[in-house]
Amino acid sequence: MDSREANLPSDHNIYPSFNAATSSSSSSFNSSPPDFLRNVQAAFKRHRKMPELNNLQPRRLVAKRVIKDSKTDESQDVLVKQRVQDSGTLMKSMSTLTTVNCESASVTPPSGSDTPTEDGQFMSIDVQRGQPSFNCDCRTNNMVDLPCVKCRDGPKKVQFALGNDTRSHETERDVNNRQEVLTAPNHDLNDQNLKNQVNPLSNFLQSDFRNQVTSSSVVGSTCATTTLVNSVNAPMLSSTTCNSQLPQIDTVGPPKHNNIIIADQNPVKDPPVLVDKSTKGDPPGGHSNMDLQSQPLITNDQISQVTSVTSNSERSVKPASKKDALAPRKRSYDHDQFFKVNGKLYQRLGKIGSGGSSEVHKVISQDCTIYALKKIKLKGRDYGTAFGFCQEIEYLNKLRGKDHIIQLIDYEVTDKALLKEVMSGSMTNKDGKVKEDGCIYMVLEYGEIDLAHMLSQKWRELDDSKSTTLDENWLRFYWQQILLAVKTIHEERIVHSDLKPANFLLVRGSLKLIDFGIAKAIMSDTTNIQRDSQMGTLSYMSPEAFLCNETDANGNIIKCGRPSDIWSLGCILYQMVYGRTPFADYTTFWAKFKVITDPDHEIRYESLPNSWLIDLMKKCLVWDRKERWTIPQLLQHPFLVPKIPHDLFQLVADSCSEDSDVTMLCSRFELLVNNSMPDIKSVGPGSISPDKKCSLVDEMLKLCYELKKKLM
Ligand SMILES: Nc1ncnc2c1ncn2[C@@H]1O[C@H](COP(=O)(O)OP(=O)(O)OP(=O)(O)O)[C@@H](O)[C@H]1O
Repeated sequence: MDSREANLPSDHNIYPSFNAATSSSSSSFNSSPPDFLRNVQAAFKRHRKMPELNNLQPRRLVAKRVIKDSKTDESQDVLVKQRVQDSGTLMKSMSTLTTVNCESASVTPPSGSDTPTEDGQFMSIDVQRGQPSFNCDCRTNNMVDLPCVKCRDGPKKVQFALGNDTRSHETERDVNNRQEVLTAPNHDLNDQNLKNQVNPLSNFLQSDFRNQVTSSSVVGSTCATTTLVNSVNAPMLSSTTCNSQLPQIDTVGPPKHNNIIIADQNPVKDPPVLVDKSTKGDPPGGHSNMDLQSQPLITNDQISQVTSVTSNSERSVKPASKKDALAPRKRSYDHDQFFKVNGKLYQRLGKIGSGGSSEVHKVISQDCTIYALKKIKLKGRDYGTAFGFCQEIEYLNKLRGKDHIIQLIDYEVTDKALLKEVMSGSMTNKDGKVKEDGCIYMVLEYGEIDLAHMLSQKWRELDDSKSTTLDENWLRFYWQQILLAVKTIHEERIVHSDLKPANFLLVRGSLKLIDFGIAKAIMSDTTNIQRDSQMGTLSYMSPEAFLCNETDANGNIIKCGRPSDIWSLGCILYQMVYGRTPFADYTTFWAKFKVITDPDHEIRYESLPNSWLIDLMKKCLVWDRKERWTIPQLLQHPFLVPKIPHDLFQLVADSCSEDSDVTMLCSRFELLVNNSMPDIKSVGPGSISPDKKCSLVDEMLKLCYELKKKLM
């Protein structure tokens, strides 16, 4: 043997406490440090079944598995509180609440695994820390066989509530653990000792140590070790940091039930609830059996997503005394960190933006999906106005499943009376005021960037590259998507009324339309809508939007319809092409109003390499709304769908580049051909009169003849 090895202290010396503490199982721990660690880890991972009811259940601070067999799961160092429902339906309605407390505790950090336990279910554990005692609250839907074994020191209390009937009587068992002086952090060893030395039944009726108990909870019937949930305060501890003192032992009640529900509680939504043994019936926190069952299933991973936040946020509510600790904790969540929509929590990741009346936040759901959450505060508003806000929900509902429209995932209107009115489609109580805390929450598909930001980025890139024009294909791609989005709503008889680059969001590569705040449905007997006082964004507003509800020269009331959206599209396209809106030079409201409502005002179009682009803008920005093109026409415009390749004319023009007449003739010929295309497309070639066809051919021949002459 190497002399160095010879000089090494024996394992026994290094780990005297383990050896001392172990009796029956000491040999397995009489090993070198690495072996020891392996042993400890193996022991923690091992699913340890106890063969006898009255055997002590090993307590583990670190346990990967949930032990679920009732026969084996009786913690020997716990106080048990049991409610027994005395009816024949007892077993059906059984629920078990288990609380374990100890003065200091160790729990290994979450393993990250949310794999089911051996009984095929997930488990989770709620831990509250930073209090005089470590708290666990094991929740099961049926009898818990083994309470949470995260605690190792101090008194523990396990409560089994059988049934949710307050008539149930309860039995408390309290046992002092005589093995308190064990110093080894190995709980298996402790448990082994306890198993051998304590008969839980003999201690069943020993003294109550209610006062030593602090609120604690472990969620999950089978206590897996790694799960942590809802840690309230202290950082997670490793088992080695545990207080070595063994807790007093309270024996477990009749643990004959194997069916265990795990992780059926949202720990964020439902922080651990103290189960005070003095409490009769269901815990005041309201976690009845019913409650537990109604909780959405949440996996450990999901739970741990929000744990740290809860932990921080709940620091301030740390009970000051044991008495406080005994008080039931409120089922609440941190309103600064979370939004709750229809019972589901969304953790706030940051504010995205705010509109006139709303705030939009980036949030993450319990299943780790990123969403945008729009919150509209209705406080102090009358029902009439609030009704308008709610209509956005109505439109988004109508547009569910449609491409190019942002998807509404969930929503909640906190003022239920208002929601009822919206859903019934009538507003009977127009003057009523919305409740003080009235809000609308909308959970929406999340958009990465809006078109306004995309454009400014694009223009920055152009500035850097000293280029002056946008890439036409880029323009085509996004322009077409914009048209498709608006086509969708127009087909649904909805006029958006506030189309602007900021209301098109990029979602997984496609532009999607948002913000139906002032959208209006077109009544079936008209193609126009009557606008209320809300207006769109000035730079994109059509003349009729400014003059809405006024009377025109012929005495007709000016209304806004789909053409109004087309005008806004023209402004967007203009901005995409030139980097500014057509009326950007007019900065005040009145200057804009004057110039936009003036039918004689001529919009300036700087020349572009592709004249079709100018033509396209003009088709949208015709002052007379009746002459504006529709979405189907725009989708067939030669800029998007060139019929005769522009290059062909360019080729001819280039061959006589010194002759400006040739260039002009080519351009005229191209315009003539392509301008006829949308007509032919929209009405069909068969619908064009023979006269029109003849004059078209005549014109083409004339141009060809002139062009030929020039070229020769
Ligand atoms: N689903 C979403 N994903 C990402 N960001 C969004 C989403 N919805 C809205 N936003 C952002 O929040 C901002 C405000 O949202 P929205 O336009 O819906 O509110 P609003 O009160 O109607 O605003 P406005 O007064 O500008 O019309 C938007 O400009 C956009 O940047």
